[in-house]
Amino acid sequence: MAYQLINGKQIAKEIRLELKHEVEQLKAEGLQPGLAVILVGNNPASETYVRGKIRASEEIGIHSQLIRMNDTITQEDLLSKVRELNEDPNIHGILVQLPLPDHINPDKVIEVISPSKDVDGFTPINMGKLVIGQRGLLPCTPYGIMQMLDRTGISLEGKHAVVVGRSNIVGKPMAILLQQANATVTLCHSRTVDLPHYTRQADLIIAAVGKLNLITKEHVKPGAVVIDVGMNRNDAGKLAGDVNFEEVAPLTSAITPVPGGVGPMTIAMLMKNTVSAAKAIWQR
Ligand SMILES: Nc1nc(=O)c2c([nH]1)NC[C@@H]1CN(c3ccc(C(=O)N[C@@H](CCC(=O)O)C(=O)O)cc3)C=[N+]21
Repeated sequence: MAYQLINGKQIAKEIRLELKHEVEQLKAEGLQPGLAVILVGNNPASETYVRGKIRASEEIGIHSQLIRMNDTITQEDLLSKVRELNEDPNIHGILVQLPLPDHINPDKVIEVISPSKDVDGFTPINMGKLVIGQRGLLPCTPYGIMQMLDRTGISLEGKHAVVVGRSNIVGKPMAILLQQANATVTLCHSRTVDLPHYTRQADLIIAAVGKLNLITKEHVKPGAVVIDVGMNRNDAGKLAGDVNFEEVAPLTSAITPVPGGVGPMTIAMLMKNTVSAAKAIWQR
């Protein structure tokens, strides 16, 4: 059976172009959205991701500021920097790149980010708003997946969605957004007994665990839609997802690749959130 390859890279490009036009208009009205990215230490993966975020900002016309801090910085100094950015009128979005060094508690750092500048959607206020269905800044990866499904014309109404992974940044918010879009949602995780039992019932599988080739053909019902959030390195050192693409893709009706799927959407939604934060209106 022929399956549809969901081109996240292309959809993200379209969204960035829409945002570029919007930013041109905002600039003409005297408002240039600004994003501050704090990078602590020099983790090579983080360096790559941060570069992608800065590049996207420049392309769209968002003012970006990369703040590098040594990995020996104290938690208090990092909190002070965040508080300073909270007060900076030229900065509308603040992102603290994760992971942070072990001596810094990420919860404490996220907590001090002003919810109105929380373009990751990670603060307790924005997470709480999401849960009770109020407008706020949404976490970029689940938001990007919703946009990708919407723009691909995949309906969620009455569908059974199985989310694999319960992280605060992907699995948990993903389950909430899908449920709000009228899907029936099952949330599986590392302690789930007999994962294939659940995923085989899914019309839509969201794999967000971080385990290479976790999802095989035994996990998938023919005709299902599969979204791969995994970012792993395979034996050849290449970027690969949680889904064994070769064997799963022919079973699906639609599937996202890694790279070129969810990753670029995450960055596009970070840009969208920054523009929304600058306008101080949050659309869902
Ligand atoms: N505060 C915070 N916010 C984040 O949003 C955040 C973070 N910390 N820490 C790390 C993760 C990871 N993440 C990615 C974003 C884009 C790609 C991406 O664009 N990937 C490309 C490939 C990039 C490559 O080739 O390496 C793709 O999938 O096609 C990947 C990973 C954001 N994260």
